Amino acid sequence: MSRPTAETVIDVQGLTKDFGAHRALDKVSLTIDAGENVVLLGANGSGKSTLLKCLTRLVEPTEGTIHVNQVDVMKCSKTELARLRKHVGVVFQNINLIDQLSVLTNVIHGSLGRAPSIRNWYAATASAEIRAEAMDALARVDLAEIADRRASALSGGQRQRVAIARMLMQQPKIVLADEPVAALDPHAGREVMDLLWEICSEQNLTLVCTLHQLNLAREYGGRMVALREGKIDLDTHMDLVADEQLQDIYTIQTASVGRGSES
Ligand SMILES: Nc1ncnc2c1ncn2[C@@H]1O[C@H](COP(=O)(O)OP(=O)(O)OP(=O)(O)O)[C@@H](O)[C@H]1O
Repeated sequence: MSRPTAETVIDVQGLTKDFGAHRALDKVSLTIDAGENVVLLGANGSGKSTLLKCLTRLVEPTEGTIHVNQVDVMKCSKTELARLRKHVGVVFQNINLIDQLSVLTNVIHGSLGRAPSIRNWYAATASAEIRAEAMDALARVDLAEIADRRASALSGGQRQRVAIARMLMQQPKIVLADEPVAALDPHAGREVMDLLWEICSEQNLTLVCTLHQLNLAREYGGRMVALREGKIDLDTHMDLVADEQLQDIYTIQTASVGRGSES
């Protein structure tokens, strides 16, 4: 069983999530240390997204304990949860940029959580400092030259890079990426993964990233954790995993993986 140490920033013990009669996570225990890059693998329906969402209670766990940055997530009030979520960067497959706004304004929105109130945030976003910080974030993802373009005019790869720049404005210590390249072509997908990995390494961010592309997982993964039917199937270093073992993670699961209704 995985046990926390002084370096641990994500500590999950005995996490179970039931959606009605369907058990999506079954007593998952997992610890992740500061600065670790973890690839989360598993067939459709194995529980990857549910696990990521449970970490900040976007999905309400049924049982178990979760500590993120030493915060006891299960005991958090709504306000404490909101504060926690502001410091956990998320990059999802469905990139929710505001299409009508410029690229720069979308990136500036990432700083929303850093202001004590909305009013302070509006004042802060007008500041030259925040705009310069957002331009730096855009430069980091090689998009500074299109800062004024409307988000609606971007390609899928560009949108995901803007989402990474926006996430950087949160100044997170932990980044949760749920299939960040699933909707992209192989070239754009690789660019986005390169950026995500480089940025997390240079800023010593802890990254947990779900991926379906085994070639990318192989390339980027240090530690890999595989889920099967809501349980941890493998937790090891990518170099220690044979190709057949990787393929096996995706062999058809016996249990039903149909989507029920939230209970
Ligand atoms: N809101 C929900 N209501 C009911 N069932 C759900 C809900 N969300 C997820 N599930 C079910 O929980 C199980 C785990 O789903 P989850 O999305 O975590 O899997 P996943 O490994 O991320 O899959 P994928 O690779 O397809 O994204 C699935 O059987 C899914 O149908």
